[in-house]
Amino acid sequence: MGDKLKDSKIIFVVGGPGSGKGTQCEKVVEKYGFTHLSSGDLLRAEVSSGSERGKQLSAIMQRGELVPLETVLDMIKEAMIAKADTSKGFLIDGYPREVRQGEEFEKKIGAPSLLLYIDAKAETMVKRLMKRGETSGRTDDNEETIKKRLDLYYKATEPVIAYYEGRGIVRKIVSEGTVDEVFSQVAAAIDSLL
Ligand SMILES: Nc1ncnc2c1ncn2[C@@H]1O[C@H](COP(=O)(O)OP(=O)(O)O)[C@@H](O)[C@H]1O
Ligand SMILES: [Mg+2]
Repeated sequence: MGDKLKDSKIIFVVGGPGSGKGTQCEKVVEKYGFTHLSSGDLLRAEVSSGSERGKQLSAIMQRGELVPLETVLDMIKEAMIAKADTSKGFLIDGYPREVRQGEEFEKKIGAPSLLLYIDAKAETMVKRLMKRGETSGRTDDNEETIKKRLDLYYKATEPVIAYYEGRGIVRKIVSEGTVDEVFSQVAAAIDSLL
């Protein structure tokens, strides 16, 4: 089964909390039909299932910390396998969040052909998250946790960009304009891959 995944096109979507990963992935799905898998959404589904594991994950996410690598990797792999037969390619949103997550993904699933680096200024991300927090109902869209998530992003996730830059597969997207202005950069990066 793993081999089937090996052949599929994999795009990592990496960026800070509130950088616009999810928003851009929705537009990519509309235009290209890729399968969008958000690590955060998969984790939140587990939390809302009320399972014991969900309770543990919820506590970690509320603190803005990383959940265990094996947990999130297994969830993504399961979701990819479930869609492997019909998928045109996978948009992996919110993973990897540290270099070793990238290394483990490549051992167990396959290598990405593109890494979309959704780059926004810290104050832009805070502003968007505080706004989202008014309606998202997410326990991690509050000032204290947002600060932790940003710190973690700069400490653990930005090194992921450098790691893949070494392979020449990173396309930096300036995520400061309107959604459509950002998406035109995303579409150009994907078109250059197809
Ligand atoms: N790859 C991952 N590794 C570990 N924890 C993760 C990962 N992806 C998401 N999480 C957990 O889920 C939370 C929300 O993730 P996500 O929905 O991707 O945030 P956002 O979309 O706001 O950047 C993270 O703060 C973290 O606690
Ligand atoms: Mg998201």
